[in-house]
Amino acid sequence: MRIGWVQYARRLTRRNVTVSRRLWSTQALPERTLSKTRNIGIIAHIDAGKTTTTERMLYYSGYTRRIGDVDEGSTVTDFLPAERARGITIQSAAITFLWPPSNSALDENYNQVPRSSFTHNINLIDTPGHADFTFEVLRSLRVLDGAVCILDGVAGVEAQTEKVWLQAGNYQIPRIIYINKLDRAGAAFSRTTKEIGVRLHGWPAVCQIPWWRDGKGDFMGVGDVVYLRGLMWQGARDGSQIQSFELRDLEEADNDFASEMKKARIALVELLSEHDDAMVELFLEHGEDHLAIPGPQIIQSLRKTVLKTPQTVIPVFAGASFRNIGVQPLLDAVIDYLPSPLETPGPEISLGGKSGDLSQLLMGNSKDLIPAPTGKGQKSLDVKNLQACALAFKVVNDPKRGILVYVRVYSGSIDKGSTLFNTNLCSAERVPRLLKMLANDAQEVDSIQTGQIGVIPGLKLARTGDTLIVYKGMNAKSHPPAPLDSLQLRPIQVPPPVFFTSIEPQSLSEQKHVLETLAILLREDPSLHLSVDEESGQTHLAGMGDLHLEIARDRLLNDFKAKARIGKIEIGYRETITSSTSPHTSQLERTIAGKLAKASMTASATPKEEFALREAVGPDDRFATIHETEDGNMIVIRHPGLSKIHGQHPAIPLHLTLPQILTSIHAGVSAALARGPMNGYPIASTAVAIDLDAEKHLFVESTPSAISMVTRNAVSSSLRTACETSPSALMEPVMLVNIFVPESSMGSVVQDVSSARGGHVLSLDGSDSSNAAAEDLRTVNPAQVYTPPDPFASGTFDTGLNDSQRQIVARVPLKEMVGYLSHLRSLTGGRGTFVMQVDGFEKMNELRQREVLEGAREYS
Ligand SMILES: Nc1nc2c(ncn2[C@@H]2O[C@H](COP(=O)(O)OP(=O)(O)OP(=O)(O)O)[C@@H](O)[C@H]2O)c(=O)[nH]1
Repeated sequence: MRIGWVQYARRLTRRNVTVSRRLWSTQALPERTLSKTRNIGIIAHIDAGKTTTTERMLYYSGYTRRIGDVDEGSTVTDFLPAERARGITIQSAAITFLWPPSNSALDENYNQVPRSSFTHNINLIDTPGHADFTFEVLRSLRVLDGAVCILDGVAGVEAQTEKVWLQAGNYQIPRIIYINKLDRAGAAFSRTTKEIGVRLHGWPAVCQIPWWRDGKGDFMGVGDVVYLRGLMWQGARDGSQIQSFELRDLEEADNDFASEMKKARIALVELLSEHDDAMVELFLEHGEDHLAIPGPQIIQSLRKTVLKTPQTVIPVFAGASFRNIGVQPLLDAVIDYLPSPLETPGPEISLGGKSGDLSQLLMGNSKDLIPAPTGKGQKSLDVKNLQACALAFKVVNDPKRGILVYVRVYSGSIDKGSTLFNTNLCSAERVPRLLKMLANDAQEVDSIQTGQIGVIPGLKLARTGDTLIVYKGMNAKSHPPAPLDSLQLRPIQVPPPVFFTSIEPQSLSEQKHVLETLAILLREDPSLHLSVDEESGQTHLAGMGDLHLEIARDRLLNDFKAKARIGKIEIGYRETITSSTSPHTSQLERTIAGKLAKASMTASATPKEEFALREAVGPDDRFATIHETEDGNMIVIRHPGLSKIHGQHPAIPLHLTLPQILTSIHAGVSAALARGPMNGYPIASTAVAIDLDAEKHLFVESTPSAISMVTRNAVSSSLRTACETSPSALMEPVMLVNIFVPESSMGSVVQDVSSARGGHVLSLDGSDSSNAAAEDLRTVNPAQVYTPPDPFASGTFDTGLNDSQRQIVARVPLKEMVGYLSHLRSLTGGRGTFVMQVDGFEKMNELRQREVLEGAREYS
């Protein structure tokens, strides 16, 4: 067969392609272990079948004896009662298992299928699909080296999948796709594959085709396009028996299926040859016969293309996990196509407000990140003393084992007994024990090495998202030198919470338990926020969505059995100042717990849009510390004469350090910003400047809590003064909404969004030319994507979006989006879906402000 690119191929000079072969015997042990490690995640839209697939993975790898069922609530990964009751995944759980298992654990027939003969360590993180838990997904994505994206073969590519796919792409995570639920009526492998091309912006490489009984009966197996075999699940109901058929046998038994597999192989080789020159050479070497190229070489080429950044080729697999079809080859694909920690780029870090990457720092190329010492007697920093660097990506309260902190180690090794410095909390704690989670069982280990995921039980402080480092010679009381003490791994921006509820213990005796429980919830999930309204004495819990808070409420009342009254879930409005203040100094001199506490602080406040950061900070940024909060506030602490970078300063009382003082000031400012002076809503879009003069403001009686109290008073006074000069304004959360609707309902949905809901339509079908990110995405012509025919599918694939689906992007106030899904469903005959995220807060006009305030009064 002559194909377009052959001519081009012939022109290529034949190179001696040397396959880099690693000599296992000479390799360092950790590297050998690392090359056989996969840190992967499963991502998808809600209900696509992530948990069902994970349960099968655990079963086939021999870690569970029976298959857990989401519908019966007996799964391993959804272990929270709230998850089991709702049948959805809320917390991501990380589990480790080995694949392939020892030969005896696999069916004899399936064992004939070639695969990696080395057992790999798979650390699998199951992520939730609901939009309210986007931060669970984001946090999990940070520690993944690769991901399996599961699609529902009936629903195709759904809105949430698109969102998470894009986020994974931003983190440069290679991905493969598994089209699940092919046993369901209406399943359409072909349509879904074309949607992958159009909506996920990559070329689908069909590695398996579905195998239907007699071409259009039950879904019974898959055609393995790489090794040219038919795999049929039969016999045992648990899917452990797989019959493997060679192509020549298939030609006799099911010739139509055999011919389709050959077409699929031709398409796969052609696709690879467009992205990998080595495949062109292989094709020529094998007499221009697509079928003659050996499977391992196809895998090698496909792996190479999958690991390229940006990823343009997406391997696609087929199955029906619930029917126990397709999971074992998917696990083989995880090993074949997804990278080991050795093959992924070093993680992004931020250090003293600058960004770079960890390997750059560790290799000593850190001039951009660490300024050279300037003062006398100051030593340059030795990064070799940084013995380990890890990310706490998940904190879980395990009913049996207590608080477990899941960590991914990025460099060095965390050993039992070592002291960890938490750079987010500026505090140290000892590692009492270390565990490796094997399915839902734990195994004690002495260390967790680079590239591995493990668990630290018994930590008192670490929260989800914190960076933990081990610095040579450090103990629980000492501090690593600046700026290493500020090192942050893959920092993520958590958007502001937009819903809140009030929580009140039922009695005074319950208060301690309620507060302890809330503290655990906050350690587990930092996208929950807690604040205490000083005036009403009420505790407010704020979160990303109503489901987010509902789940927190369930956990508090049902899992932790806390006795508390919980208010209704409300929208979190904000208030902002409209005029600036001149610096105001507050003083504190009070006996606290029998001891004199004394401190002063100077603060001023300015509307953010009028604030000039450069002028405020001055020419030398070592003498200022800047924080931007998720509510769009800016906190600038000026500390002239006190450099952040090196050593202790004579003007600072000996019992304090500059980092401690800055942390206390920050806590004081945050407390003041949590409650605006006019209506009690948190402050947004405001710049607060603090002037710290160590000689005037600090005394031997200045404790961290005194510093934070006096800062809070100074900021609150400034905010009050600003509101007395000109009244503050209310702000409401505005969402960026992506709505997918059938063509026929487009008009009514646009009309509803823009008039009834006061929204602003930004684009239709991604036509917004101002969106640079969208322009970057490749466009794939679905007509050029190979897919096998869909025996049951109705309709045609024309616009590239499922059944003439159209996309509307709009900005809409959150208040108008409450309960939107059921309204959208009624406008679209049940076919519309949407995803949304906070786009910011906007000042409201007077009429809207009045409505909100009246609504709030009715409630209170
Ligand atoms: N027919 C069929 N149903 C399936 C298949 N896989 C999963 N399901 C069903 O789909 C529903 C959702 O499955 P889950 O595994 O909970 O999906 P999930 O993606 O983990 O869902 P979240 O945790 O809520 O994000 C359950 O009722 C499953 O039994 C499949 O292959 N075929």
